[in-house]
Amino acid sequence: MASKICSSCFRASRGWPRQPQNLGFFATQHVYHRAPLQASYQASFSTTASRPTSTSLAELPRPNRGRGRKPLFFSFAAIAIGSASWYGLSESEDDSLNTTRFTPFNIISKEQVSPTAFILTIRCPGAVLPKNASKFKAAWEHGLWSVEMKQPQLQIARHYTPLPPLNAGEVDAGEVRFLIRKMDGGEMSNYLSRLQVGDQVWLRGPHYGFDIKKRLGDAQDVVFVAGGTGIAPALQIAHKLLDASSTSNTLQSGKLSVRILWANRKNVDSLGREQLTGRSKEAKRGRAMESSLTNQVMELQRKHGDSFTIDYFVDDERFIAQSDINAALGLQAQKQPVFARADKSCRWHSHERLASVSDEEDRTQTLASKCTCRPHKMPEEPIGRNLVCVSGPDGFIEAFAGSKRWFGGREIQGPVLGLLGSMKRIDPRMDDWLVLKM
Ligand SMILES: Cc1cc2nc3c(=O)[nH]c(=O)nc-3n(C[C@H](O)[C@H](O)[C@H](O)COP(=O)(O)OP(=O)(O)OC[C@H]3O[C@@H](n4cnc5c(N)ncnc54)[C@H](O)[C@@H]3O)c2cc1C
Repeated sequence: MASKICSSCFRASRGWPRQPQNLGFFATQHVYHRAPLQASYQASFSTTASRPTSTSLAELPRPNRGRGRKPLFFSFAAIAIGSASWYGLSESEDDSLNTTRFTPFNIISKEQVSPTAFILTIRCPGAVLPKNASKFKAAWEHGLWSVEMKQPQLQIARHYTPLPPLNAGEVDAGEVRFLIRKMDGGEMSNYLSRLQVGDQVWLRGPHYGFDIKKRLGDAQDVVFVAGGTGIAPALQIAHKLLDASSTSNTLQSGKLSVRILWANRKNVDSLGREQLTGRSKEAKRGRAMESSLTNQVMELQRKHGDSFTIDYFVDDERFIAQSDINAALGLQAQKQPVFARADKSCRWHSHERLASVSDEEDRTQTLASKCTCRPHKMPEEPIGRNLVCVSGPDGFIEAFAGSKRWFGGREIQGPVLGLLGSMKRIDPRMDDWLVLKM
C-alpha cells in the first residue's frame, strides 16, 4: 500500500470500478458522486454495481395520477399540479426549505476565491424567512448537513455543503454560504458558476449527516482528512464542536480538538495557508487569494488556539503521508487504547456496525438507539471513539478509507480499506478511532 496519497488520489487508488464510463476523466479530476439517500427515488444497487453519478429529477416520485377514468377537468388539474410540483415550481403549502421539493433562494453575493472555486451566498425570500431561519438553526444544531441544488433546464441535482455562518445574524437572516468548485465539463457546477447576484437557485434539504457528538461520546479528538471542497464538512464540525461548545455544556469534560489535514491540487486553492503558516517558497508560485473563507479559518484558529489546526498539503509539493496521519492521531505518543471496548452491536461506537450504516440514519436513530457499550458491571471507563473523517471526492475517500457501498438501495459506509484500513490492521490503537467516510 502506498503510504502517500495526493489530493488527486485517483492515481494512488485502485481505479474507478463504479464509474467505468468516467475512467479517463477521473485520472485527473476530483468529483463527488454521492447520490442522496432518499428511498423514494433510489434504485437498488449492489455493492459492485456502478451507482448514479447524480440525482436526476426524473427519478423523483411522480404524483400518483391514478389509473381509473376521471372527468377531463380533474385530469387536467391533476396533470397541471403534478407537473408544477414535478419541477418544484409550485406554490407549496410550505415554501421554506424542505426535503421533498425545491424552493427558490436569491443569490446575494458571489466571491471568486480561486480560478476554479467561488463562494455563493444565498438568502431565502423574505416571506418565509422565520421558517427558514429555524430550519437552518436546527441544521447547525445537528452539525453536519448538506442541501441539494437543482439545474432546472437539465433537471439534475447535486449536493452542496453549507459553510458555517460567519455570525449569528447570518442564520437569522436566512443566509447560507457554499464553497463550490467548477469542474471541467461538470453540468451543475458550471451552471452555478454562470449564475450572478440577483439570480435564483433552487434548494432541497436539509439532509443531515452523522451525529458527531453521539459518536464521540467521552472522546475529544476529531481528525479530518479533507480533499478540496471537502473542507466544508470539516468546518461544519469545527463550528459544532468548538464554537457551540463554548456556549453550551458538552459531553466531554476535557478539551475538544479538531485537526484538519487539507489537501488541494494547487496552492491557489489552499485558502488561509499563507496567513496561518507564513509564506513558503512554494506558496509564492501561486498565492491563494484572501477571502471570507481565509478569514473564517483564521478566526477559528484565533478563537480556539491549539484546539483547531489545519495542515495544508498541495500536490505539487507533497501528498498526505501515513506519517502525517499518525501525527494527527497522536499515535506516536499514545501507548495503549484508552476507550472501553465497544459493544459490537452498539450503533454509535462499534466499527462493525458502522460498516453497514448510512450517515443520514443517525438523525432518525438519535432517540431510538442508545449506546450499548457499557455492561452493568463494567468499571467507569470512558466510552466513545475519536473520529477520523475523510471528506472529499469519491476517489479521495477511496484512497484513504475505501469506497462507500450501495446495499439494499442505501449508500452505506462499507469496510474501512485504503490507507486507514491498512493502519487499522496493524495497529490496535486504531481501535480508539472510528473512521467516517463523508
Ligand atoms: C454530500 C455532498 C456534499 C458536497 N458538497 C460540495 C460542496 O460543498 N462544494 C462542491 O463544489 N461540491 C460538493 N459536492 C460535489 C457536488 O455534489 C458535485 O458532485 C460537483 O459539483 C460536480 O457536479 P457537476 O454536475 O458539476 O459535475 P458532473 O456533471 O457530475 O460531472 C463531474 C465531472 O465528471 C465529468 N464527466 C461527467 N460525465 C462524464 C463521462 N461520461 N465521461 C467522462 N467524464 C465525465 C465531467 O466533465 C465533470 O468534470 C458534494 C457532494 C456530496 C455528495
